[in-house]
Amino acid sequence: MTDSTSQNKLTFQSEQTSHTSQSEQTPESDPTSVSEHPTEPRPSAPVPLRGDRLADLPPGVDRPEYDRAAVTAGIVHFGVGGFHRAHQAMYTDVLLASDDAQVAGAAAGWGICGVGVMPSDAAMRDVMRAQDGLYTLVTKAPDGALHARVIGSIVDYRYAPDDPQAVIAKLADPAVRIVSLTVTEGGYSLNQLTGEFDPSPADIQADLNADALPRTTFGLITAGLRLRRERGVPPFTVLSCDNLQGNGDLARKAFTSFATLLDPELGQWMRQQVHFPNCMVDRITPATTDADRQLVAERFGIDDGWPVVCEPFTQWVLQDDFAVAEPDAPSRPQWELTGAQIVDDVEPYELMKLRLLNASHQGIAYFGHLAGYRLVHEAATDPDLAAFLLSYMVNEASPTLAPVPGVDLDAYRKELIERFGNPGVRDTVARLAAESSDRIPKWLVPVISENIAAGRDVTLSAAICASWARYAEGVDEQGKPIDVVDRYADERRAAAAGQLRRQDGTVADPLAFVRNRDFFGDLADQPEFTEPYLAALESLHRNGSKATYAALARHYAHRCAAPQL
Ligand SMILES: NC(=O)c1ccc[n+]([C@@H]2O[C@H](COP(=O)([O-])OP(=O)(O)OC[C@H]3O[C@@H](n4cnc5c(N)ncnc54)[C@H](O)[C@@H]3O)[C@@H](O)[C@H]2O)c1
Ligand SMILES: O=P(O)(O)OC[C@@H](O)[C@@H](O)[C@H](O)[C@H](O)CO
Repeated sequence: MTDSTSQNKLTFQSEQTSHTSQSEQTPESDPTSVSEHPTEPRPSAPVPLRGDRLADLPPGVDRPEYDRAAVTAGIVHFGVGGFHRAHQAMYTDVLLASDDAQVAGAAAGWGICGVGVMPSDAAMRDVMRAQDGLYTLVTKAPDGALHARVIGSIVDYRYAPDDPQAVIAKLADPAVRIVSLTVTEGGYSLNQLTGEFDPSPADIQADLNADALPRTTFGLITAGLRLRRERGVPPFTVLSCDNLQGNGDLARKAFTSFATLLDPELGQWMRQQVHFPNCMVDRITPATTDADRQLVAERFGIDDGWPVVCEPFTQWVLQDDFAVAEPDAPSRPQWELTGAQIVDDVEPYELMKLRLLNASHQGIAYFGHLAGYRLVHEAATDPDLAAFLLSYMVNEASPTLAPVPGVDLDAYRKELIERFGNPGVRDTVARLAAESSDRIPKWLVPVISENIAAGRDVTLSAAICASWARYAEGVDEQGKPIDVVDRYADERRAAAAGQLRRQDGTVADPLAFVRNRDFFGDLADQPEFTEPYLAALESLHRNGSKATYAALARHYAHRCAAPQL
């Protein structure tokens, strides 16, 4: 029943498989039902997750009851990983599943075509193909309640290295009106200090060679826009959903800079014509593990090669700045009907989230690992670390925030501590500690600089930087190696070596780690930063992680004149 060449059919399905329409669903499958606290493993073999087996899934699992074959791709998404599938694809799925026929009908033009460009994305291609783009999204509440929903909004997936021309053709399709991204903070190739686009990576250089077939997001998206321009098709909106302050503005910078290097006129056209809205995204989504696959099989009776697990909390705040292709045509899905907030100014929400949640995650990552924690909830429920994080949020992050419309910051901070402590999510400290060089400079260094400029204390933020410096030494408190995952790991480790005490008792340069201005700006020249930084680093070396954050937490609890480290 499917035909991969037809626009309104699912492109995953083989000729033999068929799609189950709403009328073919089992009558018991109540889309609102949830499976909470399931205790017994299911006796029968789990059902393979495919379009033609949706009706066979056990009751208690939400599943697409809409006609997926009628859903066309209006969105192309680069970087289909855990987060996109827990967040944006879920919001679109909720629209598609709406009881309101008008809402669901409008959403049918906003299905998602995923694109992978990295070698590791071949695995996602294989799973997407085998499962007709379907996957199970499991939310885990702090009290142990589980909820499973099979998501159907991803209706196509292209692994770019297989056929870059097909991806470009897709991008040039007038039906595609949004190209969204979750390609990580490093995926924009922007210099940490200057914010300028860095075209030096080899794959970007290759894409700047006009004769080569594009392989990066920059090359592919620019080629798609060029083709639209040549054909007189209005450009799509580029929607970054990465954890970057002003992610739309940064995407504009990166993509128009790339295009300008390729063709200045095209770059100019993009600057004038392409919309790059900012948005704040939030849902803690750890990497999928084999235990998650097993849980989905045993508790929900689904054989899913790549489910996603995450917390129940979700938030999406979008700037309403989407390209209008034609006067009466919708410029975006009606995500506001699913709980997303559409606002004029996203910045207060972004700053709140990045400086409270993501910067606190950095506070958990290095202190937590050095203290021996491997799971985030274990670290975050250590009372001293929780007190440290709350103190950082109250005393250092929050004073840098503008009022956030409709948000009680006190409640937001407390909720964060609870979210970090959710034992079901089983997020890993290793995930939070990866790619530190892309995170600390973007989430924490601005907090420090703004506080110093305003004459405020930065003791706890400086201590988080020190915990990164100690972690980057690559050896833990028991003398075991730390697997530092960071594209700048070698440079960071070499810098951290300068802070180590040598056999003769001297230290080459205690500030060696923070001298790199690409990461820390001029903080190494600012005593307001270096004094607490050096005190925390010294304490980490002498007393260890636990004693250091406990002393800092005590200091803030009692408001002493100086921390006793
Ligand atoms: N996981 C979360 O809790 C969470 C929450 C909010 C926002 N985010 C944002 O989403 C991003 C991705 O998170 P995830 O959990 O989905 O990670 P993931 O590892 O599951 O997926 C990342 C995807 O991005 C691709 N990618 C990485 N570098 C790329 C590059 N240079 N060019 C093109 N594609 C690239 C990968 O191949 C993969 O498909 C984060 O970096 C963050 O900005 C994540
Ligand atoms: O995904 P990253 O690399 O931006 O950062 C790691 C975590 O801090 C992040 O994924 C959070 O879990 C997320 O931002 C919560 O919404």
